[in-house]
Amino acid sequence: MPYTPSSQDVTQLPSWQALREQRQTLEGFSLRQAFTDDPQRFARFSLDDCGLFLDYSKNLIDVRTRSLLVELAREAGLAEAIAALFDGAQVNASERRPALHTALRRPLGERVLVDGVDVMPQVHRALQRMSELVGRVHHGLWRGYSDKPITDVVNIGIGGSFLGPQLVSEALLPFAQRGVRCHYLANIDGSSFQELAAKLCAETTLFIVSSKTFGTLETLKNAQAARGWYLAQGGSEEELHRHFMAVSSNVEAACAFGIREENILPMWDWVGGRYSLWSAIGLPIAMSIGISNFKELLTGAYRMDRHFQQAPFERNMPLLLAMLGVWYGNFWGAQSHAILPYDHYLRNITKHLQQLDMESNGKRVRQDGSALQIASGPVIWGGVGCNGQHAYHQLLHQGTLLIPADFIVPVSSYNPVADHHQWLFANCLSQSQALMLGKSHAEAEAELRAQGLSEAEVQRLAPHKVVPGNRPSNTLVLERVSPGRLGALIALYEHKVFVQSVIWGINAFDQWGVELGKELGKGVYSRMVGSDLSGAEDASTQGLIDFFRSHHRG
Ligand SMILES: O=P(O)(O)OC[C@H]1O[C@H](O)[C@H](O)[C@@H](O)[C@@H]1O
Repeated sequence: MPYTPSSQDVTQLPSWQALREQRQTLEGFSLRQAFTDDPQRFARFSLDDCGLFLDYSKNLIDVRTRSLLVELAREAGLAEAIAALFDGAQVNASERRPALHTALRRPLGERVLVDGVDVMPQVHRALQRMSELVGRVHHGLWRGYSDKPITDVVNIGIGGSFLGPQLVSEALLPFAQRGVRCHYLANIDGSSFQELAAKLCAETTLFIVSSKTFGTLETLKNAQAARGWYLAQGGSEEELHRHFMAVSSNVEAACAFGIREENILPMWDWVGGRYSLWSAIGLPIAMSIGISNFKELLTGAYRMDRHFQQAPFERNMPLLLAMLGVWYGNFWGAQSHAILPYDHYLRNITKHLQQLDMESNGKRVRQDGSALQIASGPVIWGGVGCNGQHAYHQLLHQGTLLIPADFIVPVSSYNPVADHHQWLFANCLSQSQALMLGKSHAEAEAELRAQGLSEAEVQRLAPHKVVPGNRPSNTLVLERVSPGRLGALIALYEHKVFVQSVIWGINAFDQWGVELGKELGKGVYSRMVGSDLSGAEDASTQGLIDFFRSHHRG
């Protein structure tokens, strides 16, 4: 189904113009004051759905700003775009493809057509195959060449074939089934291969070569290294099928690598890599937590899909997060956005959201190829709290940049140790509180005077102690990280990214920028290893190649 993205200039929409004026009106806006003036502010700017509680009251907005942001989403054609996304229209216009990650979590019985064919039966067939495979491994029926059951599963994949599965399998470790350990091999760096191989036993290891295209250099090199290692450890070519399987949309290439067709699970070109953890690319997740928990993950995401489609815009979680991002990026000049999970198990969510957001919305032209005249996706960064507090939060509190942040925190811990979780939660809340309240010059002076310092010392130190405050954040609270809530959380961000792409008129589902480096890499490699002695296109790269050639030892 072809998709005609709106060709309108978003900056000419009445709501965009009104938001520009609103930005001027809010020049002296104070969050402290806003909470004093409106005792209902927390209730007004928070919502609870799909197992996630979102507090967005600590943002530089009032009710009118929210209305205008919602109006902007309406005027930009978001309702039509959401329908197009779910109906399988070609929202990825440059590649003429739909983006149907939502189909992967729909229950059997619903229909989703791609080129007139209902894809739901194939989606559920793949899920069934995953279920059988996982069952065989978990019950010790899948055995290695020496007839021992599999104990270790290694996912060989990179980008979307790594970050999502790694996030989920590690976030859901409390749900892990006993007996099978999951590992991830992504980088082409031989050190990551050797460090991992040292922990494995070839007889009981199953490798999943996970690559949508089956053409990714890092993955193919690691798969070759794994095969070489398996053979060197005593495995044979005949028994290779007991130790290597693949998930790919390129069955031919996977077979050519030596993987048996019955050991290849499908992927489809209508699922983007960074949206693929819900497909068979999620096999290592299912290997770790079992198929019923994997299905719970899908159900949680499906719940968020329904919320996104059905909730009124004013109470639509992905939409609100997205429009707040537009507000800061396009009207306040923010260039980055911090993701700060206060949970050990969610420690990898920043990396996954980094790919999801930056690869999707790191674009400079609109769907129709015309140059984008406004800022698009921000830099996504961050890391696990409290560690960040003792490292980079200083810049959030007192730096010159405006960096909106999302705090993500569960109410309960799977591993209570004394009062650690209470302190972890308190730290999370107090960070967003400090960002919002700050410390005024008068407060800094009063604090120093109370310490008995001389007036000269008070004046010397006060400017350094001032924390401007008024810095915005969202707080997402989960009761506990569970498969369902995690599914909803990840889907929330997927839809947030989509909403922003619609506002900016860009394609969230292609990634042409990644290709140039890959193409140039071939030339650089051949000049480094000697088969191509022509000079590189530039003196810097050639100089570095020469340095490599004269110093390389192994
Ligand atoms: O799954 P694969 O085809 O191996 O792709 C792995 C990754 O590499 C590419 O270069 C893209 O930038 C990513 O979007 C993709 O997830």
